[in-house]
Amino acid sequence: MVSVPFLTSAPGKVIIFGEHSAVYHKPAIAAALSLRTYLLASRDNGDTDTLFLEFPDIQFSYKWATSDLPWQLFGEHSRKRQPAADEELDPELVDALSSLLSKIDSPIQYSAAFMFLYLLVSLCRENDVAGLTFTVRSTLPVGAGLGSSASVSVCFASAFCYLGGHIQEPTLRADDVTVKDSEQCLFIDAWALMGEKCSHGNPSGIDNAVATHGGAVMFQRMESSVPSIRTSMRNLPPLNLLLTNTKTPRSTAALVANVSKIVTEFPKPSGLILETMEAIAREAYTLMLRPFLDKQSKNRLMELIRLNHGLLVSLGVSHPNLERVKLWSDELQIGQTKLTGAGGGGCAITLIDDDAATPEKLRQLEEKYNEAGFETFKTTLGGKGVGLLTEIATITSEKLCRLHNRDEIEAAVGCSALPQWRYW
Ligand SMILES: Nc1ncnc2c1ncn2[C@@H]1O[C@H](COP(=O)(O)OP(=O)(O)O)[C@@H](O)[C@H]1O
Ligand SMILES: C[C@@](O)(CCOP(=O)(O)O)CC(=O)O
Ligand SMILES: [Mg+2]
Repeated sequence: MVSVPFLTSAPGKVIIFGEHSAVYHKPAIAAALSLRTYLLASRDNGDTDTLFLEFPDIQFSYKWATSDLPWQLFGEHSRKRQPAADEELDPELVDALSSLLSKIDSPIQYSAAFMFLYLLVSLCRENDVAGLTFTVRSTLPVGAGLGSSASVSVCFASAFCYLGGHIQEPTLRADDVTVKDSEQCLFIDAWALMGEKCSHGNPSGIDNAVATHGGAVMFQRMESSVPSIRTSMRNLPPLNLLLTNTKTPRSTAALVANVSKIVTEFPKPSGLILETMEAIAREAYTLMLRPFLDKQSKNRLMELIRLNHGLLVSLGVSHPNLERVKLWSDELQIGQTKLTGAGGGGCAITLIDDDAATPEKLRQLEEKYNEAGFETFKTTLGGKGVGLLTEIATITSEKLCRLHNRDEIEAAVGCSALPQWRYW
């Protein structure tokens, strides 16, 4: 029996090249962010017949009687196996969960609770989780293109794999170097993909892969049940990336569905757009294999950013606010900008041209963004993947819920603040 409390954590990501085309089996490049989600499993309520959810970032608390969950649907066997990449959500389980979710009106809260229940019932037995409280806090913006859904899914999948006895405690510390994926990471990643399927119907798998394994990758989804190709990019050249959140809300599910409509209705032109995106990601990969970029390579990479954004615009996934981010950085000539993630709002990245971007220009840009209500982030790329923190008797759900901002979350439980975190 696993002892509680414990925390799991997984990073968000930034897609540098290839969002949307990744869904259509094209290669994409993404890196883990230092912004992360934390999930606390604790026994903070005396009631052993109830399951409690505390998701204050999305203003959601909920509880279910543990015995109301459809535990009877799965035998021991089906609960232990690793799902294939193309496995559909189990229709019986989806159906059984719908009545437990019927009172939740907000789509944001619904998809988080659906993902939670789907993974919990798939991976745990009633006795593993009766009476537990699950509290989520994140330093990532929710629904802004930085993979918050996948980081939450990886936190759930890892916690439930651990509680259900499918994986052991990890041993790696932050500074330990790994050369090969652990079986446990592959198992978590496969289940986190099922969680992403609860969040939006047709995920490529790139977000959960980065949230599980960390680092930076070239990722390509394969056809049918063939596992995706994930090539890690260990020595990313130093990239001066500015991350800007327009704070315009949007949903990945809706944007992915809109692109699917275009791909179905205009197969020829959209096919050519996706092929061009592939060519861009492949050339970017070759350039980014070098540990340092000379001026010419850097300029080429910036041009590829510009081209990739134009193609995303043509697929209809930009937004006037994302265009404002781009327009203002173009006017000041400080680098090249593209949307990142599903688009339709959320975040853009600007690859800064270090020669052109004087401190004064950067200050002017930040001022414009602030006036528009946009938020800029400083974050590092290529951090650790999924982790576990045990022996945390002083961290309670109530304390975690009371933390006000990113800095407080990081100081209280953060992977960067606490060397005791271990990684699968
Ligand atoms: N901190 C959080 N707490 C609870 N649920 C979250 C949190 N962050 C993200 N989610 C879930 O993920 C969804 C956002 O996913 P998505 O639209 O794919 O955007 P992104 O992954 O780019 O942030 C939310 O609607 C919510 O269901
Ligand atoms: C649009 C897409 O390429 C990335 C979506 O990322 P996000 O949920 O917007 O962070 C979809 C996917 O690859 O699953
Ligand atoms: Mg997402």
